[in-house]
Formats: sequence, C-alpha cells, structure tokens
Amino acid sequence: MTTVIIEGLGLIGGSLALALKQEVADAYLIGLDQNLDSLRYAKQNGVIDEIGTNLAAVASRADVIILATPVKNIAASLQQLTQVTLKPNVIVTDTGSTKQTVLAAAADLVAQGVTVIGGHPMAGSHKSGVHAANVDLFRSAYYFLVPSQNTAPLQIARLQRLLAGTNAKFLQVAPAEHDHIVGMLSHVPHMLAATLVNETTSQFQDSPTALRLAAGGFRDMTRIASSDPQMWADILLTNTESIQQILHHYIADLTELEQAMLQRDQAALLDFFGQAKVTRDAINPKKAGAIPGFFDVFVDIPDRTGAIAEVTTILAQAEIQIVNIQILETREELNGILQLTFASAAAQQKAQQLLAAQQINILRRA
Ligand SMILES: NC(=O)c1ccc[n+]([C@@H]2O[C@H](COP(=O)([O-])OP(=O)(O)OC[C@H]3O[C@@H](n4cnc5c(N)ncnc54)[C@H](O)[C@@H]3O)[C@@H](O)[C@H]2O)c1
Ligand SMILES: O=C(O)C(=O)C[C@]1(C(=O)O)C=C[C@@H](O)C=C1
Repeated sequence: MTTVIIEGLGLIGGSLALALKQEVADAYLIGLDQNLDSLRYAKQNGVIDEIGTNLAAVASRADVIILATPVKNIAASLQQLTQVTLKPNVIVTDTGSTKQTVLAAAADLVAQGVTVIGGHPMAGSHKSGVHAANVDLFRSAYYFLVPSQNTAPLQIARLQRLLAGTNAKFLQVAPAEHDHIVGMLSHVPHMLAATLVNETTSQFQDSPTALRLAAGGFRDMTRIASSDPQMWADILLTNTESIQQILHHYIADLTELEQAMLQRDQAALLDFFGQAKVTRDAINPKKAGAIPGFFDVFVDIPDRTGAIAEVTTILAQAEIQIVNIQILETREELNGILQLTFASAAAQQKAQQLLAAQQINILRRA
C-alpha cells in the first residue's frame, strides 16, 4: 500500500488525488483540509479514502506527503513536519505557485535527511475547491519539479512515477529560475488582469451596467481575475522580488508606448504591436506547451431548452470525453456559443464530424 497524504483538498489537491487514484493501484489517500465540507465531499465521492485529523497526527504513516494549500500555509506545514518522525523513504512535495519561499521553509526538514521536492503544475483554473477537481486538469501541461539540494535522482523518478496519472510533462528547475519564469508568465499577468477589472469598475462607478458591455477582449483578458484572493495574496507576498523587477519593465514599456502615441509616432506603434503579433502568432494553440494545448470546438446553440443537452448527449453516446465546457456570452441577446474542449486532436475531429452530421452548426474560430 502507498499511503499518500494530501493537505489542501481544493482544485489542485483534488485533481492530483484523482490522478493518483487512476495511476497508482495500491494508493491509499488521506485528505486534510480546514474545510470540512470539502473533506466530506471528497470521501463520499471516492477522491480520498480517509479524512485525517491534522498533519502532525497522520504524517508518520505517509509514503508521500503533498501540500496543496496556499503558499504561506505550505511553508508553515513544512516547519510542522520537522516535529514528526517520518518514514525514512518519505517524499514531501507541494503544489505552491512560488518556490523560493517553499524551499527555504523546507531547509530544516531537508537537514533532517527528509526528501523534499518542490512541485508546481502549470495548469489550473480561476475556479477553486474540490468540486472543480478534474483528473485531466494537468494533461499535457508542464509540471515544474524543484528538488532541494542533495535530492536523490531516484526519489525524483519515484515521484514522477507516482504522478504519472497527471499526464503532465515534468521539468526540473532551480527555485529562483522558477519564480522568475512564473513571475513573467503567471503572476504579473494576473496582477494586470485584476487591475484591469478594478480600474474599469472604478471608472464605471456611476454606470454599473456598463460592464455588461464588455466583449471578447476584456473577457479574454480578465477570466483569471475570478481566482481565489488568498492564493494570489500569498503568491505576491512570496515572489515579491521577481515581480517587482518585472513590473519595472512593464512600467517602462507602457511609458514608452504612451510617448509614442503622444508623439504621433506611427512607426513606433506599428513596431510595438507588430512585435507582439509575430510572437503571439508563433505560439501554436494546438501544440501542448507552456500555454496548454486546447482542442476546441465552437458550436452555435439556439436559445431553447435542452439545446446543450442535445450536444453533450451526442458526444457521450460516442464516448467522447469533454475536458471543459463553457458558454461564451460575448453576444448578449443572441444565441450562445458553446465552447467544448477536448484532450486530443482526434477527439476534437470526431466530435466535429458527429455534431455536423446531426446538423449542429460548428463555428470556425481560431
Ligand atoms: N489554481 C491554480 O490555477 C493553481 C495552479 C497550480 C498551483 N496552484 C497552487 O496550488 C495550491 C492550491 O491551489 P488551489 O487552486 O487548489 O486552491 P483551492 O482554494 O482550490 O484549494 C486550497 C485548499 O486548501 C485549503 N486550505 C487553505 N488553508 C488551509 C489551512 N491552513 N489548512 C488546511 N487547509 C487549508 C482550502 O480549504 C482549500 O480546500 C496553492 O498553493 C496555489 O498557489 C494553483
Ligand atoms: O488558467 C488559470 O486560470 C490560471 O491562472 C492557471 C495558472 C497560470 O497562471 O497559468 C495560475 C497559477 C498557477 O500557479 C499556475 C497556473
């Protein structure tokens, strides 16, 4: 039996639990969370096998400990584990979005000879909690592994085997490198999205319905602003240096852009937007990578009862799994657009053929 403790049974902890159950035949999962409803839901739905009382009380039984709470709590739990006699071969890992703080907090535990391997799956959602957990959440995404000093390569390989059910691509990096990369690709973009929403709200104070006019661009850029505030507060407080450096570059770039506009410098403006277009166009949305591979089908759904069920029933009958489903509300008062996401190009193609054969209108979108 492989006993796995997961502290923090939310979106990420819950999704890892499902992936572990799928891959590791003898896995026995003990869940810990401050939210009792999440624990009960997880136990009732077979996400975990046992509800743990607290980390210190159960940690000595573990072969693997996964810490999947907000980052500051991960650091506190790593300290707490120094007080427990753990199994000699235990692997302690986490899912926190920043790594320097986590690895620094693990130093005492590592000094005791415990294997600590920082982890960070580069996939997620603006949704929180175990109800949003999904066994396919990490498919084709990069999964950073950040070993501590002296981590045995065998232990890294063991952890990768245990996490194989995620179908993620593992990538080893050092803590500072990790924090700089995700500062650029995740943390500052998140700050910009939240600023965009807050600034727009304050500009529209006298016209509360104006936000309803927000169309594709605003919606595309702000989905992530719906994420958990606690998680993001912890991220900013534990990756401050990298984020500050990156923000300075942004401020300089925006000032330069503002100047080009004020000086009517068309060449500079064309250059600025041209460079961005070339770079963005080169990121192939179909190719799995740092920006996860999406295999989408967009369907025009008439505004009538049961229209979505028709679509999903056709796919379910053909046993095509939908990874994500979303109604795009960019065209208020008109028919909705249903965005169906599949895990592979093959599933996408088959879905397209089946739906088209049933006279369902497939939209062409990039
Ligand atoms: N959401 C993402 O996109 C994403 C992606 C990769 C990594 N992460 C990281 O993974 C971790 C978990 O994120 P998530 O999205 O699953 O969040 P979540 O809010 O869905 O889940 C966190 C869980 O931790 C529990 N929790 C919080 N504080 C606790 C405490 N003190 N003791 C016990 N339980 C506690 C919460 O009740 C919740 O169930 C975070 O460190 C986050 O930075 C998030
Ligand atoms: O897709 C989203 O909703 C996310 O914000 C996921 C995202 C990201 O920025 O890419 C957010 C934080 C995590 O540390 C990793 C992934």
